[in-house]
Amino acid sequence: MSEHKLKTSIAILGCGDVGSTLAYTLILNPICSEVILVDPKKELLEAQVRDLGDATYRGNTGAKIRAGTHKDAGQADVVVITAGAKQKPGESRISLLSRNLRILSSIFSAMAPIDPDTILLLVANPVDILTYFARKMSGLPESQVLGTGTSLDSARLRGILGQKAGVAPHSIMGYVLGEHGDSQFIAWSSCTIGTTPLSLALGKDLTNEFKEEIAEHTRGAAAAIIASKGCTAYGIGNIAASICKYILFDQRTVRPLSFYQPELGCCLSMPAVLGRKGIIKAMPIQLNDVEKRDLENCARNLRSIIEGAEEELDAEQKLKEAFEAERPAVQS
Ligand SMILES: NC(=O)C1=CN([C@@H]2O[C@H](COP(=O)(O)OP(=O)(O)OC[C@H]3O[C@@H](n4cnc5c(N)ncnc54)[C@H](O)[C@@H]3O)[C@@H](O)[C@H]2O)C=CC1
Ligand SMILES: CC(=O)C(=O)O
Repeated sequence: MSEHKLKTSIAILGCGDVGSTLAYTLILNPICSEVILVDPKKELLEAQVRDLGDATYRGNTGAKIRAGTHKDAGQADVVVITAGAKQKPGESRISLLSRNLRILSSIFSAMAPIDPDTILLLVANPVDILTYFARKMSGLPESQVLGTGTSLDSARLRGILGQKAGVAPHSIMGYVLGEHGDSQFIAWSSCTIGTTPLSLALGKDLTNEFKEEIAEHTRGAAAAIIASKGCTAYGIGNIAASICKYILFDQRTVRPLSFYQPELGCCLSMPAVLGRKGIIKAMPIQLNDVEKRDLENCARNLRSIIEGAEEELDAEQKLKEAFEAERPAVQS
């Protein structure tokens, strides 16, 4: 076996709040031989690598950390994309789209050629739209391009429902689905505590007001945290690290993840089996009529954003081509 095959590597693009927290989580719970950090801010990159490196010297963590280039990242087993602008207090995820789409496009130019077996994990926002474009820009098979999607929202749902029901969060089985954003919805009809349907476990406490309160808490969690500390990092750091583990260990774990939904024409979160080749398969979920309508609304909303972004990209491409065509005349 070649040396390349003996090593497993995770590249993290962007070493700001989210990228560095993910790197720290991967060092404390090592699942690969090497973590590669990439960021155009050279001083920040060097400082993060030194600081994170210090966390590896006390015990034998088994994971090394180093700075790398986009080209190096393109050869990693898993590439996690945290590169991009983040929301300011009061700003929506969608408002980041133009800026982060440009960054995404430059990342793929810089990483090429990407190893055909690499799995891409999108974290930067708006994550569902960026996952859709990453799938197109990377040229990788659909199953190898996924976004963290509503896995963080679903963790938040387990947290608040666990608190309300007086049980451990991990005993709550339930998903937030759709957009990692304002049009997300909770698949209430399939929520259980252990194997007990929520309606049986909570009885008359499961009112519409209760459901609305929980949905608002889950939908508004990021904005509330960002309003006070300017970013969210620990939750997503842990979620992204666990997704990397499910992939590298071929764990076949079921999670709500953002991936391409051919019948809806966009990427959004639905349950999927995750393994070494990425999305192994979609896991069907029974939705009631209200949830089906919520899913359709969510997909319609995402498709219209994608169409707007495609028009913007086309216009930019045409402008670039016109500029290139004019260039010899300008130079002469
Ligand atoms: N999907 C989710 O659940 C979550 C997503 N996020 C998103 O993650 C993204 C990153 O957030 P933070 O780390 O807090 O932002 P940050 O501003 O702290 O870090 C972003 C880093 O990306 C770097 N970067 C820019 N262009 C790059 C390129 N071409 N290649 C490599 N690196 C590049 C920047 O230099 C910066 O260091 C944001 O879009 C944020 O909204 C944050 C939390 C949860
Ligand atoms: C920032 C973000 O997307 C989150 O914490 O959910």
